[in-house]
Order: sequence, then C-alpha cells, then structure tokens
Amino acid sequence: MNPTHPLPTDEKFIISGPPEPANITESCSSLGMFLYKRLLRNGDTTALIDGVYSTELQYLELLEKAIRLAESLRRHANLQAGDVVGIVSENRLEFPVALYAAFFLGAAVAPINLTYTERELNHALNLSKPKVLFVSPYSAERVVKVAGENRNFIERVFLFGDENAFGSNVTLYEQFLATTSTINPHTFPILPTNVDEHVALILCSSGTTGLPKGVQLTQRNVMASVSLLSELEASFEVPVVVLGVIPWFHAFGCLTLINVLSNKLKLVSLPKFEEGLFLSCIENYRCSFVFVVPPLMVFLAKHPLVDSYDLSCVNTLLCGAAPLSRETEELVKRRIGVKHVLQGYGMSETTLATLVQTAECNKPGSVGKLQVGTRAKVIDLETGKPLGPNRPGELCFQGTQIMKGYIGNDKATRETIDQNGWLHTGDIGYYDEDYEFFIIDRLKELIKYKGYQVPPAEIESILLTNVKIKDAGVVGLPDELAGELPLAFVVKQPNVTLTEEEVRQYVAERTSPAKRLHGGVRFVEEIPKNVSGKILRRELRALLKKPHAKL
Ligand SMILES: Nc1ncnc2c1ncn2[C@@H]1O[C@H](COP(=O)(O)OP(=O)(O)OP(=O)(O)O)[C@@H](O)[C@H]1O
Ligand SMILES: O=C(O)[C@H]1CSC(c2nc3ccc(O)cc3s2)=N1
Ligand SMILES: [Mg+2]
Repeated sequence: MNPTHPLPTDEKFIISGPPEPANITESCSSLGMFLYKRLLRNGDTTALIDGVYSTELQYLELLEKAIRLAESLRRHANLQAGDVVGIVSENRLEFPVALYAAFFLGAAVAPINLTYTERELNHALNLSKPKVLFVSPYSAERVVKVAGENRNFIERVFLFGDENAFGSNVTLYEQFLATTSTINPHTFPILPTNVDEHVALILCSSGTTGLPKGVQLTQRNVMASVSLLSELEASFEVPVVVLGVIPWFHAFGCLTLINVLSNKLKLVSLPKFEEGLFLSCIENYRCSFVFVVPPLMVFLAKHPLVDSYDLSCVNTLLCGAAPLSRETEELVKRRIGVKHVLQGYGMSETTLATLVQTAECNKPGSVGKLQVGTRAKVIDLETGKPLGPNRPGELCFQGTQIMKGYIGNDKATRETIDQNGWLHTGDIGYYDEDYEFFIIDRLKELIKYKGYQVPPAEIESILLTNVKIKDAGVVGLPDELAGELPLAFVVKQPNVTLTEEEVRQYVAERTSPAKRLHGGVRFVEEIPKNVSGKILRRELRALLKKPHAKL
C-alpha cells in the first residue's frame, strides 16, 4: 500500500504495509480473553503433539489445564495481574499451559533460555524479576540454586516432571495443578487490562552483540503478531501440521507458538534440534510447515543424513532470525523439493517478523514485504534521511508490533526508539522497486576494508556454496593500513582435503577485490552460534587475538 500521489520527500520514502484489520483485538478486553476465545473456538482438535513421546494435548484440554493452573496460582501463590511468571524450559507440553495460565491472570511471562549458565540466569532473572518460576528437570539444579540467591523476588519454584529432588524449595507442577481439580473455564474471571501498556512478554534478545536485553512486548504487540499465520490455514490446500523446533524461550519460537495456537493449527514440538529426531519427526508426523533458522537450512542443504528420510510432506519452510543466502535456499528447494521457502525478518523488539515473504511474493534472497500494520524507512547512514528504492541504509520500523521498551533500561530504549516512534534496527538493507526488502547485514558487523564496508554474511553465503565447506564465519582482522581484513573461519566437510589457498581462490573468483579474504583463512571444528541461529562473530574476533587457537 504505497502512495501514488507525490508526497513531501520524507513521507515519499516511508513504506506502509497493508492496513491493520479494523479490530485486531476482536474487541477483547485483554490478551487473556483474546487467547481464551481462540482456544475455545478451536474445540477438541489436537493442538500440540510432543514429537518425542507422541503425547497429545487437545485445545480444550490446554484451556482447562491453563485455567486450573491460573486458579491455583491465584489462590496458592498470590499471583496477580502485573506480576511476572518465569519459564525456564525446553519445548514441552507443560510450557504453553504455564504461558496461558499467566496470560489468563494478566501476568507477564519471561521465558528464559534453559541452557544459560548460572551467571546468565542471574542476569536474565534480575531483568524480569519473576515472582514464580516454572522449570524443567534439565536446568532445575542451576535454576533452584540461582532462585535461592534471589528470594527477594522469587517466591515459588514449580518443577515439570514427576520427581522432586529439591525438597520444600520446589513444588511439583503436577501436584500444584491438582490443587484445583475441576473448574468451569467459563466462570474464571479474566480481567480487562490496558492492552497498549500491559506487558505480556519479557523476552531476552539473543545476546549476539552484547548482554541480552529484556524486551517488553505489550498485549497489543502479541495480538497484532497473530495475523502472521492467520491466512496460512486458509491459503494452503495441505493440512497444516507445523513443526516447532525453534525454542519457545526465544521471540521467534514463542510468538510462532502463540500464532499457531491462535489459528487452530497443529504443532509438533521438539525439545531441541537433533539431526535424526528432526528428520524422523517430519517424516512420522507428516509435518507440512517447518519454522527454521539458517543453520537448519544449511543442514537440509548439505547433510548426507537428509537423504535417508521422506520429506515429501514438507510444503513450506519459514526461515528467519539470521541471514539466509539465496544459494542455500535454492539448494534446499532442489534437494527436498519443498514448494516454498518463505523468509522473514524480525527482532525480539518487533515481536514477530516485520518483513515476510508469502506464497505470492518470494524473490530469491529477499525477506519479503512489510507486515500488516507496519511502516518502514531505510535511512542514509550519514544523513539519517529516508532513501528511495535500491539504496542500502539502516532499516527503521513503526507499528503495532514495536516493543514497549527495554525493562529497566530507559537509556537503551531511547537510543533504539526515537522521539517519533521509529525503531532503529542497526540492520542494513534496502527495498527494490516492488517494495521487497533485502537484508545486507548488521551495521555493527560490517568489515571496514580500505573504506569499503564488507558484509560478512555475503562472503559466508559464497563459502557455503563450496561442497567441501560445511560451515563458515567471516570477521575483520584488525590491520593498520586497511583498517580490517576479511578473514574466514572455515569448517571442512568430513574427509575432504581443502587448503587455505583453495578457499581464498574460491572467494576471489566470485567477488570484487574488497570482499576477498585478505586476512586469510582459519580451519576450525565449528562456528559458534546462539540458539536462534546467529553467528557469534564476537567469539570469532576473540579467537583472532589467540592465533591458531582452535574453537
Ligand atoms: N531474515 C533475516 N535475515 C538477516 N538477519 C536477520 C533476519 N531475521 C533476523 N535477523 C537478525 O536478527 C536480529 C534480531 O535478533 P534477536 O532479537 O534475537 O537478537 P540479536 O539482535 O541477535 O541479539 P542482541 O540484540 O541481544 O545483540 C536482527 O536485528 C537481525 O540482525
Ligand atoms: O531474530 C529474531 O529475534 C526473531 C524475532 S521474530 C523473527 C522472525 N519471525 C518470523 C516469522 C515468520 C518468518 O517466516 C520468519 C521470521 S523471522 N526473528
Ligand atoms: Mg538485537
């Protein structure tokens, strides 16, 4: 939806997505009521299947358990609207029960990465300060210890599973749920809230460029994001079975979980990515839609194990959270015959994606067009002025998915969202004449070589097209003369011979001089990434200071 009549310069280069449907909150007085109505409407069809144990949860079961848990939390843990509920767990069926119980009480939920160390847990918990915590056995020991050191705000810890080795410090979730044996879901009081101000989620950003920030998403942010998949069910002929392997403690995973459950789709959950489990789950449950991050796309493009499974059921791969090259996309399409690879671009700060491809709009290498209810501008890195088509600059967004702010960090919030409500992403990209967007890389990650700004993601995508290369990460090697020299960390495929000169030559044949590996090549065992699929280039840069250190 872009203006045809001439507008003043600044307005001319503001791009708008489709207008938001008139009533995204469906005139619900709160997110809890919005979600309650959708669970009720979805009836006794299957909502979730645990991909490991095949246990199922129907929509009405999820509703009944969440209401019972909400009543137990209200009555026995004094949980009230505005309190915070922490969840430190892998993807498992109890997770959405705890998530929805909190929403029905008007509490905010802080999902936290269960692989966090004690130090990282302490940082995350002191951002959101949850009153109660739900934790799975995997990280219970660490969490119970850190919770004990923060009793000034953590009052209860509930443990998923059926064994409690922590004594009175912990209550088994199943026992606590049983304290409310039956309840009529229709009588539970889901109170009205100010959906524009009331915080629904406190999400940790991935920590790619520094310590994770506590991103506050309002109830309206979450309701606005539900539109992402709403047309999915209608516009695809195949029955929609979604595979949920993206962690639910991350923005991408958590909001797609809520999206799926709000659109009567069936979700098969996996607690983590394991090569055989991932492939067998797709084959056994005939998953037709799979949310992935680029490392999973590289796995699907290159790993020999993929040939041992029947993946013909996969209709669409929805990829996001980090750069995906068109070469990798094409390799996957050719190899497993998937009909659509739909990229999306988002940030924890923008709830779910602000840019998404659709079945109709999916140019190779693009991340698609503006989401409903979102405006964008690409601004010149020097002047800050909005740029026209095919002019790279910093992406900025406005709209109903833009976060409320960083918890406890007004300064960082003001540095990210300007006084006109524009969120400055720190990402460099451009839009073409059809208003389709392309991401180049992060401003902070560009390599400055003799005045050129070299995007590492571009060199990485070229390296990944080499059959002898399993993975790659590119950073700038500090250099007095040039500033920085592009240097590649390379993981070889098993049992191949590959020399540094071969790698340099391979890149040199495919790039302009500035983008060549002037800093050389380092062979390593793996490229450090976080759970949302982003290369931890700061860890690679740290390696440069320890020459010839192995990862
Ligand atoms: N489709 C995509 N292509 C390229 N980059 C993407 C895409 N989707 C997301 N990203 C990257 O992910 C970032 C958002 O990630 P997230 O909010 O999880 O935390 P982070 O920015 O990686 O970590 P932190 O903010 O803590 O440093 C975006 O700013 C962008 O750099
Ligand atoms: O990188 C991130 O933090 C997350 C925040 S949400 C997000 C994406 N959301 C979608 C949704 C659909 C899709 O096809 C891709 C993405 S990337 N990226
Ligand atoms: Mg970020």
